[in-house]
Amino acid sequence: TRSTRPKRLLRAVQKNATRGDPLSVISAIDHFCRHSEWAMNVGDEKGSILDSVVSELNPNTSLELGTYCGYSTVRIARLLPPGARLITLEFNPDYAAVARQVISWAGVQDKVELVEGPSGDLIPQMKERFGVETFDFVFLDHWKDRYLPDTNLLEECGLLRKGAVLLADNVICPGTPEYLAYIRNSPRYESRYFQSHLEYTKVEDGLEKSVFLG
Ligand SMILES: C[S@@+](CC[C@H](N)C(=O)[O-])C[C@H]1O[C@@H](n2cnc3c(N)ncnc32)[C@H](O)[C@@H]1O
Ligand SMILES: O=C(c1ccccc1)c1ccc(O)c(O)c1[N+](=O)[O-]
Ligand SMILES: [Mg+2]
Repeated sequence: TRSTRPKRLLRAVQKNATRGDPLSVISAIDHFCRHSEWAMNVGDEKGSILDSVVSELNPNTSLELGTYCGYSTVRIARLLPPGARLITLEFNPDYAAVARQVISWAGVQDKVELVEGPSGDLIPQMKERFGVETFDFVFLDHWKDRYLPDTNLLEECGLLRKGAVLLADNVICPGTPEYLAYIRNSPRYESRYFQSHLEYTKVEDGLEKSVFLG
């Protein structure tokens, strides 16, 4: 029953956010991370860039790599049209347990499927086990050395439709040099960098948005 940062974050949500109100969950987490304990959520500044990409795309089937406490899961799910769904992958069971409660507190659980396990094993199972044809949107925010191998895996498994959008967090800090080099030099993608800051800090960071051309 040792207290951990994710458990303290969850307690802050249960104390300060209103059940069924995703925006109150998002602001309770941002307040906690700004005033109590920094945590590796995408945050409010990069979060609003994420919001605009999702809102413009209106994705029917989305994939999130790296759930943690469910902050970006709630940010994405709250914007999805009825019937749309978000599959989010998390291999740390303690983080997944907290995320499930955050996602339920926000009331977006019906749009979200949280799957526990490593992305490298789960991506090849997306079609048969999860009934996915292709993804319209992928948010990459797991360990940074997995961005490129998992992107190649998505390509090889035929999981990206023409026009699918990949949005990658932390391309500056902590940085994803191999992924950036690949995606910016590939003729199969059209990429754009959105400059921002590392969540809750003044350090430069940003998101790379890449459209799969098929
Ligand atoms: C930065 S946190 C995710 C933050 C979350 N997207 C947000 O903005 O609220 C990264 C998470 O990815 C998970 N992770 C890292 N590599 C993974 C992998 N290969 N498969 C599944 N989960 C992974 C870690 O356990 C951690 O919870
Ligand atoms: O890698 C870290 C990290 C490294 C060192 C200490 C704390 C976090 C990190 C920092 C900001 C992020 O937005 C993020 O997604 C991550 N991450 O773990 O995936
Ligand atoms: Mg991140």
